[in-house]
Amino acid sequence: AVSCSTKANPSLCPPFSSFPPPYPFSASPGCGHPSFLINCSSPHSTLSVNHLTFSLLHFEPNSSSLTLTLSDSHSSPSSPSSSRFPSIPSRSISLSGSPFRPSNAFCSRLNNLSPCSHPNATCRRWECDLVDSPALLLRDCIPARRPASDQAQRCREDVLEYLNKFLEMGIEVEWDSSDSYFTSCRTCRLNNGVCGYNSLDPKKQFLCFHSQSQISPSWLSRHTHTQLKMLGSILTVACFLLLVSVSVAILRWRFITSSHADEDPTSIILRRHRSLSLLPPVFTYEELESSAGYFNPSCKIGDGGFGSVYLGRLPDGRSVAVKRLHRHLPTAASAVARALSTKSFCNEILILSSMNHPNLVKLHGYCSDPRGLLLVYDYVPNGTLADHLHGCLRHRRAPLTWQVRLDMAVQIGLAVEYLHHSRRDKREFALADFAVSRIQMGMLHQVVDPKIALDGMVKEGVHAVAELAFRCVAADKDDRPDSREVVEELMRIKSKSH
Ligand SMILES: Nc1ncnc2c1ncn2[C@@H]1O[C@H](COP(=O)(O)OP(=O)(O)OP(=O)(O)O)[C@@H](O)[C@H]1O
Repeated sequence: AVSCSTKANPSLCPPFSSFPPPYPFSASPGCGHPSFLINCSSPHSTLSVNHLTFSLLHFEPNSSSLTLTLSDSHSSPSSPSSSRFPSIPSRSISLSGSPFRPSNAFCSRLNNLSPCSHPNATCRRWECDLVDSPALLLRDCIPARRPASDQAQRCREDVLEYLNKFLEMGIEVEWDSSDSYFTSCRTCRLNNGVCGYNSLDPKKQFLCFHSQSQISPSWLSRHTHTQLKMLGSILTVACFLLLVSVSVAILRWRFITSSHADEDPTSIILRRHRSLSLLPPVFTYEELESSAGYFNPSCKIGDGGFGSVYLGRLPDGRSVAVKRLHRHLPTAASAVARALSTKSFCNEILILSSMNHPNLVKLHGYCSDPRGLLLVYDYVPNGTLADHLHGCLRHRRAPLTWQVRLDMAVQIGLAVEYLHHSRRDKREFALADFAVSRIQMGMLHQVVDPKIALDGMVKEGVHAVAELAFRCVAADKDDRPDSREVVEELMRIKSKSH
């Protein structure tokens, strides 16, 4: 498994005073820097560089230099050249490919070493080369030329012996702390990680391990760093989606509220009480305006409490009565009147569109427009009841007989009875208040024509009708007959008067 366990070897590692040794050194594969893996032993721990084993003689904490010497347990490439000079290796030492470099001080001392005379013929080739050029000992030292005078003054007869002692004292090396392990480790340690590498990987890839001894988040490791990135991406996307949803919701709400604000109040009230499919057809203002002669006074057929009625002709040829409700000027005081007008308008649409009775005028449709509220009824020809009873029509035709009048009363009674009993919602409904208001105002003659020959059965019948009418306007509601009783009474009066 790829890991860095520092608890396996509790022994001391000279020259380090504590265990585990400080980064970049490590005594366990997978921990620290791969080039600084040491083998803890006494009196000196060892370190391998390019298959050469060195003993660690000295380490200055908080520095990047180390003193190494070739180990006693030499492997073949570093075996001593002769028993006289045991510290001198059998070939040049190379530190290339590792972070180590001989210190400048060490190299200059080596470069300053020069023989006083050429080696004699008895020396071996490698030794002769070393005597000629001691800097060959370390391939990483750049040879420097020295002035001839200097050479004469500081020359040495015993170069090999000097070199042997020199190596015994140790090679001062420095390391370059700018390679990728050091840079990655700085980030890792900042995040409380433990620097290491994949010891199973030939490339020895850098790894940042979570510290077991410290309570620090595991997401600081490289592996979990990826997870963190993913988590961050997911959170970003989630936040983005949330933002989009909230914006859409706000925009929708604004759209709904603004469209409601713009919506015609009539449509709002009507829709609240009845589904659109059950409402009568909607006409355009232009359609009704042109069919009612642009509301020219010559087309007017009557005036009521709420508006004027005009005779109109629809494109399909039907004659209709178009009631145009009074307009209210846009002042603060008229706002209430406008609201009441809209309410009455809607009330009429809702009630009449649910009615179907031969004695009730049929509502064909309506139009709610800022220019006017319009109601479209069946046109009822032949004038009004008032015209027949009191108006011009009575002069042109023979006076209405008592039978006809009773017939009318019964039909009106049937219509009112239908209005009362067919309505399921029992909302307040204005009675056919024409007769009632006239009786209340003491204008009985408008209901009972004084010119009617009140003789015999007719007189009896008139009295019965008048009595019935007074009962209808009684102050106490319990004294008033209901519409069904009225119809029954009228039927009874009618049957008696034959
Ligand atoms: N469908 C219709 N066919 C023919 N004439 C009508 C029709 N509806 C109304 N009129 C005429 O218009 C006049 C006014 O009618 P309108 O319904 O506006 O008022 P009203 O019923 O007389 O009183 P109120 O305003 O209190 O209801 C009527 O008296 C009638 O002459």
